[in-house]
This record gives sequence, structure tokens and C-alpha cells, in this order.
Amino acid sequence: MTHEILILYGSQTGNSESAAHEISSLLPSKLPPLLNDANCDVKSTVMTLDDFLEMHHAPWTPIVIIVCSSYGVGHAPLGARRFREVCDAMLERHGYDDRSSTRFLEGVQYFLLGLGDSHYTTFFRNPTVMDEALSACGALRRGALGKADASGTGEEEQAKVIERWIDAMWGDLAKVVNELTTQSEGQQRLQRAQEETWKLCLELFPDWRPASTFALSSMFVPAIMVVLAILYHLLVKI
Ligand SMILES: Cc1cc2nc3c(=O)[nH]c(=O)nc-3n(C[C@H](O)[C@H](O)[C@H](O)COP(=O)(O)O)c2cc1C
Repeated sequence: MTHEILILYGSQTGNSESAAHEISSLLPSKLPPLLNDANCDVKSTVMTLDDFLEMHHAPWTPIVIIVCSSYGVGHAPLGARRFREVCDAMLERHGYDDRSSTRFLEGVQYFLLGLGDSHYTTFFRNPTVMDEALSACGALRRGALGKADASGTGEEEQAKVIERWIDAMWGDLAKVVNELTTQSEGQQRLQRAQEETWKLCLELFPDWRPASTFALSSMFVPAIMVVLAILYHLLVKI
């Protein structure tokens, strides 16, 4: 069995991005020895949070690792702006509402490593909003919320906090992967999570298209070209 794990990041100056790639490069050596099933294979894909939303066909996975900083005045950094808009909308509509219909992200489990700088009054605002929005909609955070402060010193230096968080994550991640192998209803829940998120994207972003439309439109141009080529061929023969 192969487990796909998405590693998603938003990063203005590259710190979160390099942490995301580090997690991905360590994954094949760190995770398999901790899994119950020796034949279990793990694969990861790294992309920005916005690419995940905008590459509508990106496959959803039950485990997501998110690494993201704060930028501007508690805003999202590059690669996470649309994702943050989706999070704001989730909180506005579903925050603190416990009805099961609003918990459409049930079945999604996430790890979150946030980066920020405590010199800012809006310290850690963006990762906090993401964490609150995802859990308000039913996603389950696993492991500790990573809080890597660019102004941290000594043992709290940002790079050290990032390394410690990554080191501590493998055990929790293995636990989640081991649990998943015994669950079967996961696929249905993931599909619902994806569909409801797409509905939100359609409302929020006028240029956004769901996967089927995207696939159709991307097939439309080549199909027209093939028809034109056949017509041209026929006309030349006449
Ligand atoms: C212009 C600017 C604005 C920032 N705004 C915030 C902020 O509002 N809150 C916060 O916690 N950190 C803020 N930071 C700090 C960054 O989040 C921190 O430097 C982080 O390590 C950057 O990670 P990245 O390279 O992945 O974007 C800001 C940094 C800069 C340069």
C-alpha cells in the first residue's frame, strides 16, 4: 500500500518553503521504519497552498502537512493568499458552529508548522487563523502546533524550533498512517471535503473552475486543433 502525503506551504522569503522541502526529503528515510506494515510505501508531493487549491485536479489526501508564515500585517505570504481567503470564509461561516453539516473537513488530518516574528503585534496571526478555520470545519490537527519565531534566541531560535518540530512529527505522523490503514470510509469523507471546499472557491474566486470544467476546457483546445487539422487535410486533398 502506498500513502500519499501532501506537504503544502506558503512562504514570502523562503523559510517555510525550505522547511517543506526538508520534510519531503526526510520522509522516505524517517517514516517507513516507524510504520507497522513493512510493505507500506510513502510518497509526498510539495506545492504551495494556493497551487493546491488552484490546480483543481490536485489529488486530496487524508494527511496534509502545512508549513506557513505570516506576512504584511498578519496576512498570508506568497502562495497562501487564496488559501487564507478560504480560511477567513470558513471561519466567518462555520466558526464556532457545531452542526455536522458545517464540519465538512472531517476525515482530513493536518500537521501545522507556523513561522512568524514576535516583533510584530500580529505575531503568528496567519497560522493561527489557518489552524482555527481548519479545525472549525472538522479537520483534525495532529501533533503540536509549531511556532517558529524569527526573533527567537538560544534554544528558541527559529531554525532550531523548526528542526525540533520536524523531529517530533515523525512519531505522530507514523501513528496517523498506521491508523489510516484500518479505515475504509475515508475516501467518501475526503470527496465531501473536496467538493465543499470547491463550492467555497467558486463563490470566492470568479476565475476559479472545478476539476471537471477545468479538464473539459483543457481538452477543448486540443480537440478543436485535431478537427481543424483533419479539415485542412481533407481540403488539401480536394
Ligand atoms: C514585511 C514583513 C512582514 C511580516 N509580518 C509578520 C506578521 O504580521 N506576523 C508575524 O508573526 N511575522 C511577520 N513577519 C515575519 C515572518 O513571518 C518571518 O520572518 C518568517 O520567518 C518568514 O518566513 P517565510 O520566509 O516562509 O515567509 C513579517 C516579515 C516581514 C519581512
